Amino acid sequence: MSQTYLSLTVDIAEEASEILQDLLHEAGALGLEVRDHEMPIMPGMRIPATGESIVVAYFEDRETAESARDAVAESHPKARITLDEQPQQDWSNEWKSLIKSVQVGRLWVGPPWEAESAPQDKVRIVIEPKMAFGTGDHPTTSLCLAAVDEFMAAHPGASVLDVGTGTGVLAIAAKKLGAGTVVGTDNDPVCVELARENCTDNATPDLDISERELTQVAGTFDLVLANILANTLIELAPLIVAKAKDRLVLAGVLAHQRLDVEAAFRKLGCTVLAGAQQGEWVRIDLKR
Ligand SMILES: C[S@@+](CC[C@H](N)C(=O)[O-])C[C@H]1O[C@@H](n2cnc3c(N)ncnc32)[C@H](O)[C@@H]1O
Repeated sequence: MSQTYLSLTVDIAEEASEILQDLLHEAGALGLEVRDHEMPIMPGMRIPATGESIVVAYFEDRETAESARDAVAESHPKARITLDEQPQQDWSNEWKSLIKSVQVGRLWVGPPWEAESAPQDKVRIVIEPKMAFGTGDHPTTSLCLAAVDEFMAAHPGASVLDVGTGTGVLAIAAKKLGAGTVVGTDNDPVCVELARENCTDNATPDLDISERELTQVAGTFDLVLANILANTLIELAPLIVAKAKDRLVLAGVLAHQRLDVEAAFRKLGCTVLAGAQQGEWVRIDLKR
């Protein structure tokens, strides 16, 4: 393991903070710290200027941190960005404290070091935070977990397809809540490898996780989940709908993108159901 870690500190307008956090997650940050005006002022900690937040992202290697810095500079040209190298000694505890377990319906999802304290009456999914998205605590993931919980309660044995599986968290949740066939796909080979590891670690080894494109996935599914970004959902809409028998659950969509995504799926014959929202993130539920 490296003797140092990298911290990327970004001073940014408050309203852009959430989008920046997602960009940093996507760029491979292992943990994030957000300082805004609602948090208590800690001695020695620099506080954000009026109307701004400070987002600190932690990285294990310089190459990933530098490409994240370049991506932030390109998409947020007014942000002030500092990249620092820090000694490693406090690293594990510092970033570990940023990963939170969540409870959604019958599910508990969290990191290994919190598993002991998971409530006994919950279905437990343990995800070691690595380079794939989906530790459970992001609003888009927890919105989908709630939909999986609800759908599986009403449709035991249902088949499930999870497009953009990341850590595999939604696929694992579906299986643990009684799904029949579960297939997960991701176009990132690192995610596929990690999702397979997570399936083994969570005693759901029979999940079919691969890098296959949707055209290569056989059959149709009672529930199709896709927590990807809005533009990708629109692009993949015909392929996603073709795989659905009954229900589709889409996430990764910001409130202002909802109508465009809904329109793309309506055009393909889907009916929009109630859905859900957490902060700026919406979940779109559809019936085929
Ligand atoms: C926001 S993460 C969701 C992870 C997990 N399903 C969750 O809900 O937490 C989106 C995932 O979609 C994958 N992805 C992005 N574009 C994709 C595409 N065109 N086909 C398949 N997977 C894609 C990314 O690699 C990433 O793992």
